[in-house]
Amino acid sequence: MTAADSSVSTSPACGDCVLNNASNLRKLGVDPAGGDDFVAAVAGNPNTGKSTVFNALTGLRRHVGNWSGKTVDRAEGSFEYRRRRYKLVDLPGTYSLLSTSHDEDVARDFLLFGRPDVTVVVVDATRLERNLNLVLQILQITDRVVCALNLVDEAERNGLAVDSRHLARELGVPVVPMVARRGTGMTDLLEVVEQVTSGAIANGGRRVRHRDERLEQAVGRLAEQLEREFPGVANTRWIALRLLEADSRIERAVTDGTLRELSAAALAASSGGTTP
Ligand SMILES: Nc1nc2c(ncn2[C@@H]2O[C@H](COP(=O)(O)OP(=O)(O)OP(=O)(O)O)[C@@H](O)[C@H]2O)c(=O)[nH]1
Ligand SMILES: [Mg+2]
Repeated sequence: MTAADSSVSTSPACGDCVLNNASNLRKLGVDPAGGDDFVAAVAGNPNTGKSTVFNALTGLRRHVGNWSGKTVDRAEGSFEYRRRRYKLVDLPGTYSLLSTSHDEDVARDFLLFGRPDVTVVVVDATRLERNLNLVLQILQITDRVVCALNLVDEAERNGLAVDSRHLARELGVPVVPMVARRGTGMTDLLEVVEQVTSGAIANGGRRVRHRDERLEQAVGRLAEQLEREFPGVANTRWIALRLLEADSRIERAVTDGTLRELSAAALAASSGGTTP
């Protein structure tokens, strides 16, 4: 990994950001005009540097601080990279995708129902084991994932060196070492985000299979029913598992039309139509 990446400016928000030729990055802040080509979500455990990444790419000043739980709702901003426009969504920190608090619901609902084209999972290199739990859960619902291995400076200070290539092989998704506070790794992150959204990288995200054969069968049967009922919804196995656990938010999504809408949007997108 290189020293501080000088090609990405960490300048504060500005209304008239100029094109940064060196990095092909244009920070668009809050862009009411919209018209984004892709939606990218920033997810991860609390206090891993998600809002730092969000601010560096959008030029916005989302609150960043040295304690966890600062971000309790999602925020949206935009940027352009290599002439493609992205809406970036900064999500609250969450330890899991099992619904236990408002913050976690906000993050989970967006990942499940917001249909992001790519999810950047920001992980803390000093607490990898705990952080990977969420990465593996997110990989159950989407394989369009990029793992931003952040706080590498802290890890180094603690004598830890993470083999990011090995980690990428194990997870089946790209891993980008970063020191987001200094802007290090930001260009690499943008490059892989572009490759994942354009389909240049076909991810083979690691999926967990259940050892219990009866559970596998039950999940499989229910997932098939969900696929018939809601064609195009990508993460039916994960939804099936949550239904078997009597997860009330997911039960509601089945009955209140959320999954129906998701299905219609997915079908419209796959036939080249526009989605609402
Ligand atoms: N040393 C170091 N500190 C960092 C790095 N990235 C972010 N930070 C710091 O980590 C703290 C948390 O950063 P945030 O961006 O607010 O983290 P967050 O993931 O948005 O936090 P929540 O919204 O509470 O989940 C801040 O003090 C940042 O300046 C990094 O790469 N290295
Ligand atoms: Mg935050």
